[in-house]
Amino acid sequence: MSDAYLALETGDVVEARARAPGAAQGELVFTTAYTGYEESLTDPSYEAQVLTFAYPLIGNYGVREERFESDRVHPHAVVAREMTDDVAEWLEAEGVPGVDHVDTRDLVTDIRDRGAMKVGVSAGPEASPEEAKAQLESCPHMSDITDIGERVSVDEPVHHAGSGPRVALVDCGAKGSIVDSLTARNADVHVLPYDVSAETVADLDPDVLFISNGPGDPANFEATEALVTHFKGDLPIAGICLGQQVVARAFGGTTEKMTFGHRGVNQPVLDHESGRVVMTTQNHGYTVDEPGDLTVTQVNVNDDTPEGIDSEEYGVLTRQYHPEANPGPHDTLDFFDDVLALAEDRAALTVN
Ligand SMILES: NC(=O)CC[C@H](N)C(=O)O
Repeated sequence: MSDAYLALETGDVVEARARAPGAAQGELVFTTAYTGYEESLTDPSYEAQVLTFAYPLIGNYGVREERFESDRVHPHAVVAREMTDDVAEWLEAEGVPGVDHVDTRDLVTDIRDRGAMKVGVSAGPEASPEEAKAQLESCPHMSDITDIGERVSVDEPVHHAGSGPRVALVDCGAKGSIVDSLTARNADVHVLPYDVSAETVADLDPDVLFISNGPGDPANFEATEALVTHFKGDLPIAGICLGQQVVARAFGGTTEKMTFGHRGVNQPVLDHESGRVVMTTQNHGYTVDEPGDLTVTQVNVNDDTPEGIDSEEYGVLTRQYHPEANPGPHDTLDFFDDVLALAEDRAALTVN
């Protein structure tokens, strides 16, 4: 007998096995990453989503805090073909429902055909299809979750002192590896709330304004977009994932929802200038449509969507993928060197 149910927007109710009990709702998405479940589950960009792992066995090398990207699990529920006890116990301790014994091939095919959709989850001894359907019915559309920045950002600034360029890192749900990639290069990093005032940023006199990754629709980060608009032309600007989307919007560009997005660790990206293709880690459901006053320098080989959007004139470097990896390939870590070089140029300008 089943003790877990997933109610889908297709009208189907999928039966499953409860591994961590509870009821939840969210946007149903999948990742094809075959490793890195600890990093993915703690990536704040998965806030308000229900994450399905396409890879059939999740948890086979345990759960270690040193691999976490933040201090909690962000997906509102987790779906797998087979989940180990380590992962199930971790999810239960976090109060996040987890289910397995799902034919994830079918589920992923549904998501690919129909696009990311809402899902209601009911798992545990009290679970019922009715509870799953009620969760589905009250689930908001991702673009209507306007407090998403507040859910994941720091409340107060956090300073990681360093001897290198000063980075104002606007935390829209930043992965820990972005901070680590900057501090490993001696940057002086100020992690700031997503809605920090331009005055607070100006008082820090940063060398670069860096907009992090984050969950949900970039259109719901109006305060962050306004900050970029305020500093464009005066400060170098960098962005990762949601950061690229927010920066493009601030430069007059547009963003749109993708059908099912890119989530995995082997997304091929072509750099127009070098002609090189690199493998990248990705996790996004929105994309830049028009880049405004910026230039698309890199594209996804699979679907031609923008992966790098830059401007020499304005000193802008942004990436739709995750150069910090974790999980995934390290092919694009040099992005952080490029951003800090841009910041150092600014420091030189200030001195003159
Ligand atoms: N990882 C991210 O920053 C994701 C960006 C945005 N929430 C999207 O889904 O497109």
